[in-house]
Amino acid sequence: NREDFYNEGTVSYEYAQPVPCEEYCDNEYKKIQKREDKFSTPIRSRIVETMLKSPMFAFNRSEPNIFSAFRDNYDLPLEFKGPLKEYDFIIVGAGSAGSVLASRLSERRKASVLLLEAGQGEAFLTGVPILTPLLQQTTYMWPYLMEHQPGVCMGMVNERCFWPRGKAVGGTSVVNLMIYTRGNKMDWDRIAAKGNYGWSYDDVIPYYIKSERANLREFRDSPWHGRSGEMTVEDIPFRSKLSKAFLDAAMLLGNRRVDYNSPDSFGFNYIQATMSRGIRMSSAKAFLHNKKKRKNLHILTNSQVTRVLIDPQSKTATGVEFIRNGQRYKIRAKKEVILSAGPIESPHLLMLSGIGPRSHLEYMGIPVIQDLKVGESLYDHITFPSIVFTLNSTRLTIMERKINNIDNMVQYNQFGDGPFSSLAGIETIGYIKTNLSDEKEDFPDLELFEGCASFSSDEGNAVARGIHMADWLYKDVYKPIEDVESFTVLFMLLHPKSKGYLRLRSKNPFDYPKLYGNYLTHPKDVATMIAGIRYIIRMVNTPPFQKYGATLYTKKFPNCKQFDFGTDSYWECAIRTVTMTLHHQISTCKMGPASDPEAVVDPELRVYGIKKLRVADSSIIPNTIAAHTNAPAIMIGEKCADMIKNTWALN
Ligand SMILES: Cc1cc2nc3c(=O)[nH]c(=O)nc-3n(C[C@H](O)[C@H](O)[C@H](O)COP(=O)(O)OP(=O)(O)OC[C@H]3O[C@@H](n4cnc5c(N)ncnc54)[C@H](O)[C@@H]3O)c2cc1C
Repeated sequence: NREDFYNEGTVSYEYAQPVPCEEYCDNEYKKIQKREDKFSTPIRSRIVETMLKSPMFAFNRSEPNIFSAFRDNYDLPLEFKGPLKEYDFIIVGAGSAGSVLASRLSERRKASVLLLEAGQGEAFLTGVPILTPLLQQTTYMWPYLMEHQPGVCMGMVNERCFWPRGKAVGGTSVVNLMIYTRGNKMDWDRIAAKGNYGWSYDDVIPYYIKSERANLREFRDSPWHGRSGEMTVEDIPFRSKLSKAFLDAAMLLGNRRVDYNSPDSFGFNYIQATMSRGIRMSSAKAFLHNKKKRKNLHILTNSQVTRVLIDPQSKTATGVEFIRNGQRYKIRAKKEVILSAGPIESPHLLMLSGIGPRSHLEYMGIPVIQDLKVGESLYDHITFPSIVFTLNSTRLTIMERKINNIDNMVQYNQFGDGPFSSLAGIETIGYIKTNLSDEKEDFPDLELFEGCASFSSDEGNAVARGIHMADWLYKDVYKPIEDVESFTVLFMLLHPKSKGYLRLRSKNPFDYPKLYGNYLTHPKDVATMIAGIRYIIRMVNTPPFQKYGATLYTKKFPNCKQFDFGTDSYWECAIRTVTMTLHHQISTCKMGPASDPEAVVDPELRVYGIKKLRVADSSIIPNTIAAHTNAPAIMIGEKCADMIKNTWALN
């Protein structure tokens, strides 16, 4: 009962009351909702239309937004009428990292935890892998745009790259592509060698294994995978013939087949995915669903934190301020505040709270509590998703109009497999080192991944719209092949030399920060990407692909017509036209030793100069890693939970 919480916890049992709110409340909240509604466009998808006809949805017709049907509920435990005035720990953001952190800290009943999340629970359709690209058009996203940068993202709407982030309980793990990668052994060893004690590969691998429940056909007995954690990692149930062709072609070019989530990761294989029997496994499903009833874990959705409360004299974090349903609350943290709001919002909140570069905060009119290089460093992984090949065989790709049928829907509903379980076509992955790399060891500079689909496969409705591709480009280049089976091989530039940054737009917490990607400002990044394109073309020219008649699609981009197709100048122009983020922004609250002038948090994730405040999410990753960043964020949440438990003797 209620008293358990009081007796076993260390905080006083009193309800929080809203405090007067002169600014940034109702009006601002409405403004932001309007802005998000503008970005969430009406969904155009044959598959969604078919699903709507299923009896399951007939029960839920009252819900106008199909992506909200059967939404998860995060009410407080029955005994509680509202949030309390004080908790031991307040975690901001229930994302990949925040969910696991909240779950682990609340394992100890003597610790009370408040988890604040700006978004809402996920819904039935967010779990269906094939629909993932459509999520970028829903309110499950913070619809951030990169600031305009001349010479990149030229083929996007208003020449601006779209940088969506997940806004849901589960955070970006609710909207991501579910690829599970941990990073190269050398990535983590190098991070540790820079003075980040406790972050070497040997240090982090137990945390990856702890949360993992692997069910991978090829690696059943591998010591590098966990079997008893909460996060299911599985093979994608659906595999097209092109996935095998990709692996065969890679072997022909001298690559090895490996478990890229083991220390021997330099090679190729099928994708390991954070899913369970064909359904998305978000951080929320893995770590929070069956913890909802814990009396000492309170999860508040629709609650946007506007700043951390910090006593300027003692430089101690004392709580947070947040807005929920147009009302402002201030809640105290007796032990710690932990920011897990992701790589854009964690630095944003630090700066709004007076922690950031002095001159910038002063310019914004924010009293400075701690001068730190918040947001000064921002790395991202980019790709060029437009190396398209057409086929003279059929039924090799997931063309929407062909796979959209009742058989596939029944197959998915009953068994969780078939094309609807595909990660929007992405199936296989591999790591290579181009001849531009200065590395002596097997340290990759590109990740390649094959997708049995291209922009044309869904007639531009999901992927192209999702990334904000401009109509003039889609209509000219991709529309003409909507009737043809086509696929793409992509690459990820693993270690870009170009580095961006992040600034406040204003001191209004509802104004999105200014995001500067600084993409392709270093010539080596362009050269490595062109080397990647040439490698992919070589791969597809091998017999495993040629037996299906795979042919490079050579329609020129209209803005690159002055260059001969296939020359370096043409590819550079093309890369600068469809410059696409893979959404791995990191390093904005960089971790580093005290000697690192750019460091915002120490290796125990404590904000320098401020007591009782940590950051635990992907923003602390100090430099680029050869990984998609969901698994690393979960690992960071796991590791931070242990650090906090040690600090407060909660073990
Ligand atoms: C479209 C897309 C595809 C991706 N695909 C992959 C993939 O296939 N594999 C992979 O490994 N990675 C992928 N990523 C990246 C990966 O999912 C993220 O890097 C990872 O989830 C980040 O975790 P995090 O804990 O740092 O932040 P998040 O998971 O983003 O969590 C932050 C949470 O904080 C909340 N929040 C923010 N501000 C506030 C506030 N002021 N008050 C309250 N709550 C707040 C947010 O709503 C969010 O729920 C993808 C990302 C995107 C956008």
